[in-house]
Formats: sequence, C-alpha cells, structure tokens
Amino acid sequence: MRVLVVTAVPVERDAVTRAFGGTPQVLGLPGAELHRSGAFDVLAGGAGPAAAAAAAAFALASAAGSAQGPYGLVVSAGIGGGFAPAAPLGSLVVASDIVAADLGAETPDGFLPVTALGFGRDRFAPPPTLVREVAAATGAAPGPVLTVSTVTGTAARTAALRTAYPGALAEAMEGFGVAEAAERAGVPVLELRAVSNTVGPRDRAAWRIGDALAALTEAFGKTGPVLEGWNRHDH
Ligand SMILES: O=C(O)c1cccc(C(=O)CC[C@H]2O[C@@H](n3cnc4c(=O)[nH]cnc43)[C@H](O)[C@@H]2O)c1
Repeated sequence: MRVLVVTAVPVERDAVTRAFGGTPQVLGLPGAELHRSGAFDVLAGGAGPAAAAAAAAFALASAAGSAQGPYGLVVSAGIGGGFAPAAPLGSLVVASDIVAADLGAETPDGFLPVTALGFGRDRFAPPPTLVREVAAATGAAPGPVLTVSTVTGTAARTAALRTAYPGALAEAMEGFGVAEAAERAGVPVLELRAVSNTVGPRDRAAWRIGDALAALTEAFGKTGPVLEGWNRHDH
C-alpha cells in the first residue's frame, strides 16, 4: 500500500525518510517536493493547518490520477509539544483523535468549537486498530493530539487547553489540516508526533529538537512495515 507522510518542515521530512535508508527519489509537485522511498512519499508541506491541508490535497489529487495509483493511508508526522507529565521530551504520541483546538468562537463564557456553532467539524478519529498497532510497534502513547495555529506559550493557555481537552497528550500545528484533506479523498489518516518541548510557558532553549527528530526516525523504522502492510478492509 502507498503511504503519504506530511511533515511541516524539511528536517522533519528528512528524519522520516532516513528511517527507510538509501536516497529518496525527489519528485516535483505543484508547490512542493515529494521524497519517495519505496511505498512512502514524504512531503514537507509547510507549518500550520492551512499549508498542511493544501499540500496534502495536492499530493492526494496527483496520486489519484497517477500510474502508481492512490494512497491507502495519510500520516501527519513531525515534532510536537507534549503535555506533562504524560508526554515527556523525546517520547512518541500517536493520535487517537486529531482535534482542532482553536477552531471556533470565543465568547464571554468561553470557547465554542465550530460544531457548537452549527457547522464544520472539530475532530477526526484515525482507525483505532491502526493506532493500537503503531503504539505497539513504537511504544508511542495513544491519545488526543491537538492542532493549534499558535504554539502555546503561557501557563494560562496551557491550563485552558487542559480544561477544554482533558487527556490531550500533545499539540502540533498540522494534523487537523492533513485530516481534512484525507477525509475529502476518502483515505484514512494517522498522526504521529515526537515530543520536542513541553507545552507551557515559552522556553525555546529547552526544546530538544534533535532528540525528537531522532525519535521520529526510530519510530518510522519500527512502524514502516506496519503502515505499509495495513489494510483498512481487513479491520
Ligand atoms: O528551530 C529549529 O531548528 C527547528 C527544527 C525543526 C523543526 C522546527 C519547528 O519549529 C517545527 C515546527 C513544527 O513543530 C510542531 N511543534 C513543535 N512543538 C510544538 C508546540 O509546542 N506546539 C505546536 N506545534 C509544535 C508544529 O507542528 C510545527 O509546525 C524548528
């Protein structure tokens, strides 16, 4: 099965392709490059949900009309912020739910998700069997991963997210955008994050990006065969 992996930035893309060994074939797409390693096409689509959705949608549409055929799975992957103590630095999180945490309306009584406004959606659920298999292969903790357009940087915002989304393990900026594109293409979605920093008051010096990228490479090394071999019709 062909798998599309969407990261935000090129160092994350390269951390993923490193897991597969060799030198990926580089293919041009409108607005992006696909790095192909066997069954995996890996794309650095840009930071944030809009860039991620646009990049994923282009790649999905291009594949649908290609000789190789459509993708069977889309993965949003990269580094992310972890909620302490459940998701420590260097650990892995696989999303049980991909949640749009700041898509909605602010009111004097608090935040309302778009669904409470009567339109749109605010979460996607990856296939539970796949989440379990990836968790078992990599040691990733399964749980909700939030998609935010602004990296959390204060104690107050951290507390608000914890209250609104109890049990959330991590936040990142692309998962929900990738999931929207995958949904429209009728392809299952997964999100896998390696924790580079703790969600909380901004402390850029404490980010451990190198460790998280290394964990991402190790995770794809372990879970590559699971992703490639997974067939939603078997579950
Ligand atoms: O500054 C660097 O050297 C550097 C190297 C690799 C990646 C980055 C990024 O900033 C990646 C941006 C990407 O990371 C996700 N991310 C990471 N931590 C958080 C967070 O606490 N809250 C939200 N997103 C986070 C996010 O998906 C970004 O697109 C820098």
